[in-house]
Amino acid sequence: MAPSQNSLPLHERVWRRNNIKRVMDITVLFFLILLLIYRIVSLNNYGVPWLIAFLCELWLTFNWILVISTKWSPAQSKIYLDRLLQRVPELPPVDMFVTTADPVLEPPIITVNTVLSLLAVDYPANKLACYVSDDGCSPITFYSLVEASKFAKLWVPFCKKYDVRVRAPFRYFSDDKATPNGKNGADLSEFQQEWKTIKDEYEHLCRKIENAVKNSTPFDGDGEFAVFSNTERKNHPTIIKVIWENKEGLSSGLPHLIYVSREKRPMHPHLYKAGAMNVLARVSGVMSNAPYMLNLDCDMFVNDPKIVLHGMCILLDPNTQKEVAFAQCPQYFYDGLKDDPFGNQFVVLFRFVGTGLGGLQGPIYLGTNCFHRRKVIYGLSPHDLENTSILSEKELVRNFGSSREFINTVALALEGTTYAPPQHNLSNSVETANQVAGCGYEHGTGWGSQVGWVYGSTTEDILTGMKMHTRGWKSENHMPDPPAFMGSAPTGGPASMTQQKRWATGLLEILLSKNNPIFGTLFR
Ligand SMILES: O=c1ccn([C@@H]2O[C@H](COP(=O)(O)OP(=O)(O)O[C@H]3O[C@H](CO)[C@@H](O)[C@H](O)[C@H]3O)[C@@H](O)[C@H]2O)c(=O)[nH]1
Ligand SMILES: [Mn+2]
Repeated sequence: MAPSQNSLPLHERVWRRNNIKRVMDITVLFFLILLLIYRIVSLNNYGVPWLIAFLCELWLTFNWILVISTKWSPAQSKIYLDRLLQRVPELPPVDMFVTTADPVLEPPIITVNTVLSLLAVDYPANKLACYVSDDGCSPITFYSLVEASKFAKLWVPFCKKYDVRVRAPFRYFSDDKATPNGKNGADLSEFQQEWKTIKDEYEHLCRKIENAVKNSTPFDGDGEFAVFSNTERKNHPTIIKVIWENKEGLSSGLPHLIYVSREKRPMHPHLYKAGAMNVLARVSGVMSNAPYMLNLDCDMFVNDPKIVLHGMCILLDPNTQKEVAFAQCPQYFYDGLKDDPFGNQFVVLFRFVGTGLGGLQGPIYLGTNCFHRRKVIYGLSPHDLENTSILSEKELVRNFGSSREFINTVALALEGTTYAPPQHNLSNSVETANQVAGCGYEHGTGWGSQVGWVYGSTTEDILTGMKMHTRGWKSENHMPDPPAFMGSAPTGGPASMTQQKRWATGLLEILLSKNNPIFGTLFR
């Protein structure tokens, strides 16, 4: 009997044929082993340098065995978008997070493009909220977002009308051809006229932001920007601003846009990106409490406007809802150097090791381009789904902190019965949001250990994903073509060495900690 339409999966893991690669990899292993045997047999003739060479090659061989076992059965997910649209009449809310930390190293126009590409995704706008965390506490970033939200009122309808694929305007307009994306019967001259208007508007936006950057302090004590006066980057109260609220709840409108700069004080460790993500989780919890989250670094943008629907195919699939914690898309980079001399594109890491892990428990969490379930971020394991006993009030407070309003939203998220708090005005929750974004809020709670992004490594993403895997969750590797997200990578040698050093340090911190994956596997 043919399976009924409703039991067909929304996504599947598809294994890649890999026989030739396997033969090649095993051949290399065979030669490595021969080399080791040769070294041992003739060790007596050569002495210490020979021994050192032997030890190095032994390490290489060990590494090679790890690499081939990782890449043995590569897989990626295949999604069925039409089934999702047919079967899920009411799409769930999704909270989208962008992190930025430094308006000089990460120019506001780049963050603005990331945000614009998110505001314009093909998904009901009343189900989306975009939160920007600014660890730089920069009035220029805030100003840029305010201006961007005005531009978005033109940009988003334009993208949707003409089915624009790349919805980050700097990339879209870098191709100077005003050609519509073959959308049925679009009137060419009307399109060209609109294209020209929007391009002019975008250039106007860029100029405004450039001017703001040049006159670095134009905002002191002035209206909306008054809160930024007398602030220092690492010493300031929480600043949360609802830049745009989709008050009418229009599915064709613009998603909510919220600026968040968490409190920082000199004596309080701010815990870098993991700290910022945990604040975003709480602030979004009290404001929109969507059961799903998408997070992007400010240097990545959406390259496929259907990607949120893709993410939902994976996370809403009834067959794997109790297994899959997150859906990770690889990082691809634009404007790379020819032939990638410094390896900045990370082809091996994202495309080979990533797909290899995709055939095992699932890819690691890469810190960006990833869809999460809120309840998993809140520490739930697959086993807890069976176990219906709800955490007591006391346990909730111990893990999640003392804000009653926030705890209520946590209880809803953990139950998974209600998607979001009842329709309310976002501005009403700003006060509570301020409270949960305070730098003392996490003191004595489970944040950073039992719940949220995990502290203790500069590669907080790997650690957080690994903790989910240790709890028994799987993850899915999603690699649509064209790529779902694109970003910028360091282009030079020194910059990429700094990045590699940071990653190596982070991984070593994990290896030497109690969160080490070997312990995780043995004593889970
Ligand atoms: O105190 C901080 C430091 C960084 N960030 C943000 O974190 C993101 C990543 O930082 P970046 O300096 O760009 O690091 P990369 O090495 O490029 O990032 C890779 O490595 C990180 C650590 O493993 C992951 O978090 C990232 O997602 C991954 O893209 C950026 O959006 C930053 O704005 C903060 O919000 N607060
Ligand atoms: Mn980066």
